[in-house]
Amino acid sequence: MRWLRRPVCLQAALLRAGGAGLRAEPRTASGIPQDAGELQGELDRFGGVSVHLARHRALHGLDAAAFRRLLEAAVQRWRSEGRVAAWLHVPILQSHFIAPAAALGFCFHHAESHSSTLTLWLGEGPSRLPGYATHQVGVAGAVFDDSTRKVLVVQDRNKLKNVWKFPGGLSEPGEDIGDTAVREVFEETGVKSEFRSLLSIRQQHRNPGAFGKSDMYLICRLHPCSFTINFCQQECLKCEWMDLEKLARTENTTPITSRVARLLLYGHREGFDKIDLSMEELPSVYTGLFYKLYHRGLPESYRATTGVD
Ligand SMILES: NC(=O)C1=CN([C@@H]2O[C@H](COP(=O)(O)OP(=O)(O)OC[C@H]3O[C@@H](n4cnc5c(N)ncnc54)[C@H](O)[C@@H]3O)[C@@H](O)[C@H]2O)C=CC1
Ligand SMILES: [Mg+2]
Repeated sequence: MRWLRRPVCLQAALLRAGGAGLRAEPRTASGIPQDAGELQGELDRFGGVSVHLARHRALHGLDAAAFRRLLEAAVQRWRSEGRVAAWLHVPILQSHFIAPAAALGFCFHHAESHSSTLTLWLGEGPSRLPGYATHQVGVAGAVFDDSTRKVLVVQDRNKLKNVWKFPGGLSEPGEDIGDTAVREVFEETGVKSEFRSLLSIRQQHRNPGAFGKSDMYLICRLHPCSFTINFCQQECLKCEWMDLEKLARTENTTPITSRVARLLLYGHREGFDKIDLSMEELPSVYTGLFYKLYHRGLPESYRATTGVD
């Protein structure tokens, strides 16, 4: 895990703000309605405090200057109580509170569609707060038909170069890898399929298609349940069932597709257990939650001799 470093400019911002939280302000400072009271937060297990502005009805109608005084008093209180960090959750319609928070040293941690989250490190030394999401996940499906030795391939419409690749796309929040592969294959080609295993993982940093973040591109092995192609005209230029050997040899493809085609050829010949990272669902330490674990299976002979299940 990477820790968020407090930017140097933040120190300057703190100084400009007169030392956030270091200058006491009367609770009844002008501009703060009596009923605005103190900005109360919830404690987390690391010793930080979280404030959801949406839950503070008294803030409605408060101007930016009054909010700043309220926040400054709260920061001073949190510092004196030894809190390590402050998290400020700001609904998009209260974005006018972001600038005063930034003037006190708060920085963006992340933003989702209707709210942003800002943080201020209050502990000793550099910030130890974890960053937000670092990767986007794309998943493709290699739908392989054992009986004809053909595999489903597409050419993307919106790419700079027209090369053969497996149909696929970006994972949605909370979506399993296998479900993304099956969904994307169906959306792009009209072919129905079932998840069998994970075959490869590609990690690439500073990906322009991931807004400069890192990109994980995973290829799954899928079993076809239908064969009629009805490809998406917006996303694909071409789509066909291609002989696997031809895909493994063609130059008109990406290095990843080419390698996975060769892997599939080997699996078809020697058994897919030689190439599959199969999936097992297990209970998480977080009660009620489950996770999916992908790994190579232990050989039958090894399991028999060691008694490992
Ligand atoms: N090595 C390979 O063979 C390739 C790997 N990939 C990986 O696949 C994943 C993404 O797959 P895709 O098929 O590209 O995603 P996708 O299938 O989820 O969506 C692509 C579609 O999103 C729309 N779109 C994307 N950006 C847009 C924008 N800025 N404005 C308007 N519309 C936009 C376009 O309609 C585009 O066709 C990534 O992980 C990427 O790294 C993608 C292409 C080739
Ligand atoms: Mg796609």
